[in-house]
Amino acid sequence: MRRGLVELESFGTVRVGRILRPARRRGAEDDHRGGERRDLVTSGHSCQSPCPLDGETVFPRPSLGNAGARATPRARARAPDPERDVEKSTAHTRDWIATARTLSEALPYLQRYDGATIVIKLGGHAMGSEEAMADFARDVVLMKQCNVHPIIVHGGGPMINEMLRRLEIRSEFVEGKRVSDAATVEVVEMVLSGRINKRIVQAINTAGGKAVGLSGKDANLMICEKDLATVLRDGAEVTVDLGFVGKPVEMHPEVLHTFLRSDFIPVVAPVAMGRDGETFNVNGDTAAGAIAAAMKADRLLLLTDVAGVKNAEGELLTQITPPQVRELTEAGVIAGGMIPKTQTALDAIDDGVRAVVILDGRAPHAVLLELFTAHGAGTLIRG
Ligand SMILES: Nc1ncnc2c1ncn2[C@@H]1O[C@H](COP(=O)(O)OP(=O)(O)O)[C@@H](O)[C@H]1O
Ligand SMILES: CC(=O)N[C@@H](CCC(=O)OP(=O)(O)O)C(=O)O
Repeated sequence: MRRGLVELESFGTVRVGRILRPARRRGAEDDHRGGERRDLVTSGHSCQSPCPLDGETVFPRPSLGNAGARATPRARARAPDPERDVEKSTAHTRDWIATARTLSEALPYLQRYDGATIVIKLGGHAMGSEEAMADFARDVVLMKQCNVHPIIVHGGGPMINEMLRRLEIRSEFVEGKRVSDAATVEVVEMVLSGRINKRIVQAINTAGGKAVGLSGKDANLMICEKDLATVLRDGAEVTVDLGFVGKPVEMHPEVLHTFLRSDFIPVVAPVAMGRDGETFNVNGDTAAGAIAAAMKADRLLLLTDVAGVKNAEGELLTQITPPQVRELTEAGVIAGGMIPKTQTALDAIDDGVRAVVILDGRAPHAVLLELFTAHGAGTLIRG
């Protein structure tokens, strides 16, 4: 961490943790008023001693308008308006009180999940912009900071599609799983273990966490056998060979336990080995379920691009039971990519995971909303 001394014209010399921009007089004054400028926070804040911020890293606060600092010449010429300033300042105070209240209300949830293992599956469709990824990473780091242990398992279907298209390799899905020949599985491993895994690791590390990327192959975490799909064709059940698509049959989660005992946040790509050394493409939901079961996770969160499981009318079902899942699947209401998710949920619950939630990973702070607020999000499935 770089420390420095900054000379502020109006307040003399103060110690700051990180110099974010050259300090300007206006900024220092505004900050002191609880007002506009937030990009440099000095240790001249209002904590009573002993204060954790003294001599420590000083974080930038979000800008709340910054009207003074960026005023146009016309606005600068505007006559002072004390009433407007008071109104603005009161609104800011209300914002901060709301933030403090939210933190305070999180206490019972932080207590409930203290020391808990939470497996989070980040689907390819839920990976949005760099900004959304940064938000997700920050939430994950926050969890770890609060002694809630995340294990990230990711997908990347759309990114695999794109790479296969560029390489002119055709691809099809059966029951939500990609039929994978040898060429396809090679691309899948490159995209998942290479590009996507490292993107997530980098985002978490940038947010201040210590993420470690691995796949199902590392430390033999997940040993697979060939997966087969059973589909209905012309009223008869037909078994379909999916190629190198794996179903986890043997788990060795010691490596994850080691990470969880430390500061590390594991990020797992759903690629695994078979007993004969072959490489298998594992559906991300299936991999996340197997890991959640092996870790006896308290929660499995499946982040996708819809609000949750919907009924035939397209309405969100906030809570469903395993028999309802089976009914909806038989009726064809649960289809495509939702099948591996709900199937994973049922298997994970059978294997001792306490509850599974399917939720929209594109919604801001979806994970925090689900875990640490009364609001909850998505569809909760439990036995
Ligand atoms: N009953 C249902 N409720 C919600 N989504 C459904 C349902 N049936 C099928 N789906 C589809 O499942 C998709 C999610 O699966 P998928 O595309 O594989 O997501 P991800 O890439 O996040 O794993 C949704 O976008 C939706 O189109
Ligand atoms: C066998 C199988 O279907 N594997 C998936 C693995 C990635 C994945 O699951 O990605 P999403 O979570 O984004 O769907 C695939 O090849 O697309």
